Amino acid sequence: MSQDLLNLPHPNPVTALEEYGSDRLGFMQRCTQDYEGIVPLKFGDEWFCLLSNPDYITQVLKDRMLFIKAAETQQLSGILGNGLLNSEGDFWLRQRRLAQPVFHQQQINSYAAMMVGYTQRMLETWQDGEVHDVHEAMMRLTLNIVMKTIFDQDVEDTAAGSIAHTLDVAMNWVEYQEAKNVMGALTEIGELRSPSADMPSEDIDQRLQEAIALLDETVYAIIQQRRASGKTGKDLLGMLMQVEDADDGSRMTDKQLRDEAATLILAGHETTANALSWTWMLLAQNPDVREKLNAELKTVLNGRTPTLADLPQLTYTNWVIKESMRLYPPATDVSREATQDCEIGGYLIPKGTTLIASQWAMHRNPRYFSEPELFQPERWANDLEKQLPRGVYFPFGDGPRVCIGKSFAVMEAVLLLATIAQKFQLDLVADQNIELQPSITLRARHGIQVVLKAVA
Ligand code: HEM
Repeated sequence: MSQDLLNLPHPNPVTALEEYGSDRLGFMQRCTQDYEGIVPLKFGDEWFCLLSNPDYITQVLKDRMLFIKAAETQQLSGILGNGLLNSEGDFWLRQRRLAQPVFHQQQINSYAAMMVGYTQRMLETWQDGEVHDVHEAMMRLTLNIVMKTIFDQDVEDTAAGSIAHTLDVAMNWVEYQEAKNVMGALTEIGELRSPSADMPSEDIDQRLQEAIALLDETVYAIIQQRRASGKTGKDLLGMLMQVEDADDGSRMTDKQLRDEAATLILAGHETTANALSWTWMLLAQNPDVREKLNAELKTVLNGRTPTLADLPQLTYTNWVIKESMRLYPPATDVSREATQDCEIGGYLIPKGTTLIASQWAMHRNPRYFSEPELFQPERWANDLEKQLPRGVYFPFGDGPRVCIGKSFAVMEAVLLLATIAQKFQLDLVADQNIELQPSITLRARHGIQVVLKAVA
């Protein structure tokens, strides 16, 4: 017989709320280490469960029917609509199958030269001694790459500006919703604190609507242009436009095309840009790792721009990216909601319970990683990933809803890192405040300022 979740040890609800409100990532990490298995957390009237056992994480991520995307993900539907990240059931499956060919390894391989080409174009504008916000630079570069992949076109500055603005507002909006929820829950239990000074203002809803309108304008303009041209094209947009419904032969509406495109634009560049931005920070903070990386690049490439064929030799470069995503996973957690009463680890999980798997906490768990706070790419030698229990390292999620862009992103990150590091060393501007902004993804709130040093 299954046991009651509430028999499990769990943190005091008031202190838990306070800690969660002030340091969400640290709180998840402490809970994961202090309580093994399932950690019931009460926020207001609702129970959440943080999963700290890798088997339970795998069980939940594998079963897309029993565990659907939780409200946390669904709140993105205002921005992303019913695109691949948010949709469910048979509709999701159909859309996933449609988009899959664009992400097949063979297809992805054909993007390698394009990725390096855009990077070289960026590097032509960089000069020794300049100060850049590397987060902003990586965002623009990965946006160029994803737009070329989806729409086979270069992004104009205005469109890039609109997309960046929408993302900034969306990040703040999600943070605001979280803060509001925590405050609401504290009020309910008579523990109201005054709102934090840096909490975004109330007009954030209005700003979000305006930002969504700007994104719509950009994406619909591209769809209209394509329809007007009478051409379909071999890019993702073209493929989606040609698909006919098996039952009634209808084509995808502009709204559905918009939702899929907006999802891929946003999910497909912000995450990789964050992975690279944190990598530059870590390399600057760990000169010994940077030296080893440069040594590999010299041996394998000797100043040449990397190609697809070089990827198998760029082992250390690959470990650098893996290790960077361990410490700073671009998605810090994934959550699901139980659609029925069920059992995990002998405990009854009531229908409607939200289950959270935190990459941030599992990736820093000393049970699985020695000296987990250190940046040590060589820990990935001897195929560590295969030796770890499934559910410990999952920057791209797992199961049927695993990131569709996983191979694309890894190839992109390795190629961009290898191309840039051969031309410039990026040193951190001293005394800057690099603050984590855990929102939809894990960003550096004020960017990361670096000084460029041309490699002789
Ligand atoms: C380092 C880069 C990336 C990271 C860390 C990342 C992470 C993730 C994670 C954790 C999920 C699963 C979310 C969940 O289970 O709730 C996901 C899903 C998704 N990602 Fe990525 N992602 C990255 C790059 C990309 C790229 C390059 C694309 C597309 C070009 C992309 C498109 C998507 C889409 C469409 C989904 C939803 C898939 C589905 O539910 O069928 N991602 N990503």
